[in-house]
Amino acid sequence: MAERRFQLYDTTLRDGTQQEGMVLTVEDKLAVARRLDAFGVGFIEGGWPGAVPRDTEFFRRARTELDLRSAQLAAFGATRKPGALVSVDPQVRALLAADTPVVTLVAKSHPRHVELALRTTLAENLAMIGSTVRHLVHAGRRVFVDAEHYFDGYRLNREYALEVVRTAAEAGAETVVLCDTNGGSLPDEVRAVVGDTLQSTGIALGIHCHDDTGCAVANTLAAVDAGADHVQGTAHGYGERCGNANLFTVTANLVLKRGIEAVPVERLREAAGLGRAIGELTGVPGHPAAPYVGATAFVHKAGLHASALRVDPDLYQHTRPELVGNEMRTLVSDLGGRSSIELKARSLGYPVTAGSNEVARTAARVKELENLGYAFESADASFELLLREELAGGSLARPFEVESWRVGVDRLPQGEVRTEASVRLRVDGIPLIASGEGNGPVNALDRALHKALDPRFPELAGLELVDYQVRVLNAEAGSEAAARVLISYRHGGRCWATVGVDENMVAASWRALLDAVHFVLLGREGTERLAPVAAAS
Ligand SMILES: CC(=O)SCCNC(=O)CCNC(=O)[C@H](O)C(C)(C)COP(=O)(O)OP(=O)(O)OC[C@H]1O[C@@H](n2cnc3c(N)ncnc32)[C@H](O)[C@@H]1OP(=O)(O)O
Ligand SMILES: CC(=O)C(=O)O
Repeated sequence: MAERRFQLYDTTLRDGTQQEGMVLTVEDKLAVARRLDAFGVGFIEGGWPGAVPRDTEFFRRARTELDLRSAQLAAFGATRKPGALVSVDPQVRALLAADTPVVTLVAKSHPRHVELALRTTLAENLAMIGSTVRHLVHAGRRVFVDAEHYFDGYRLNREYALEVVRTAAEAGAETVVLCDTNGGSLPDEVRAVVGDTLQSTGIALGIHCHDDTGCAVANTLAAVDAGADHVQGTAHGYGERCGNANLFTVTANLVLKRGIEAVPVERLREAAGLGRAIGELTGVPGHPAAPYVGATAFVHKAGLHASALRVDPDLYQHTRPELVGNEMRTLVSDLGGRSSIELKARSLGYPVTAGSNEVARTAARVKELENLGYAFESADASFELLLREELAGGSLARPFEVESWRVGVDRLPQGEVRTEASVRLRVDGIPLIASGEGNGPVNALDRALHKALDPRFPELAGLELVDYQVRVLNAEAGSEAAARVLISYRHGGRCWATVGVDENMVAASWRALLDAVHFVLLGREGTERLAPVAAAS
């Protein structure tokens, strides 16, 4: 007999949609299915036809609109009703009408569920499983059986749980998937139960874990270690209550840690991109710190980490980010030292070394400024200006000088509030004076600044402010508290941010606005002008 291939089964479109806030259109579901197929999953569970009209429609459209390359589509549903004929059970008929190669049946394996939820006998439950599986197999379907509440049922009545597995397999189910439906099991229990079930029945087993103890991934791996060769999960761990086993984490662990080709190794390099794409399609992004695919999964902030990573990235990383399509980044902050500055500067294209005076001075200034409330980890443009200032010996030539600025907010007699700002700048000794109105002080200042500068510096025209955030730093000081302002911009296809801190919120905003225009005006051309950059020491 040919050796069975490992089965990676995705249930994002069924169990994933049982998560609060997850509402997918048929269009969304089709798009997610295409992405999962391209990633290389073996099975995609599309939903419950007959129960959910949207899922019935999904399977109808899938027939003509999904051209799956590696995955087979699975329709999910329940065993027939107690005491009913399987051939006329409307729900079973809907499963067949979905016309998928695979049908996955949820079946009770816990005696209390049989008696209290199904309100039938243990014997009739076995008959429901047997007849439904046989009916579907006879109709040419590959059948998987999800044995619901298997681990809790096994603890209560091991013999009955094993009987459910045998009944399903004898009727023709290809795999019996042991479900930790309430998600309350721990890895040692899962390993023991899967091991015993496999040894006692010899039947091909799968695993479906929920994350209510935070152990869904660990439980899944424990089941695989015990012999399960079919694994279910969802993108980003979406799912009912605390969610399911995270398919990305499980897959990366299987491929990279266990050497199991759950997906081809080269497809794993698309995992981070797939995670982002599915987050956008569903409107529910994955956790930034999610293993392997999270935006911060390979981001380093601590100075000691950066110092070791400079020598060898493996010293503070368990695997190489490129294997899962992610990337390493270093953050600059007061938790870092010279090595963090070197790594960040190099990533920005400045060939500096941690041993140089310029880097040491930059590191010291970052600590000093962060102690005043600055935060450079998100304000990459302000950091770059600071770095360049130090590389230029502490006095970076700026394209213009600021003489003064003012903002006035007037409440007019009719009740309207008018905000006006004016700026006095100087370029090559020539004064530039402009004023602007806005819907608030920052907007008015921004307009005045651009009115003064844009005619002289056309490159500022494409500078787009996309986000403005203000954070009160010492809230206990009440209205006298200092403020940190972070402004995000888009310019020339790049996104970056600047930061300003001051006891006056408008002055903090002005600093951030000013950094932005300087960053654009000093541009990369400026980098060359400022050469030579600190030589390697
Ligand atoms: C563990 C899991 O996550 S399994 C997946 C669960 N997913 C869903 O429930 C989403 C889709 N569900 C639905 O759309 C609806 O609940 C339906 C269409 C299935 C049923 O709707 P209704 O007929 O209105 O029944 P309701 O939701 O109130 O109750 C569920 C019924 O299914 C029965 N049932 C529960 N588990 C099973 C099972 N494994 N096999 C067969 N019937 C079951 C219950 O006994 C109850 O039957 P009853 O109406 O005779 O009392
Ligand atoms: C089948 C399923 O989703 C569960 O038992 O959790």
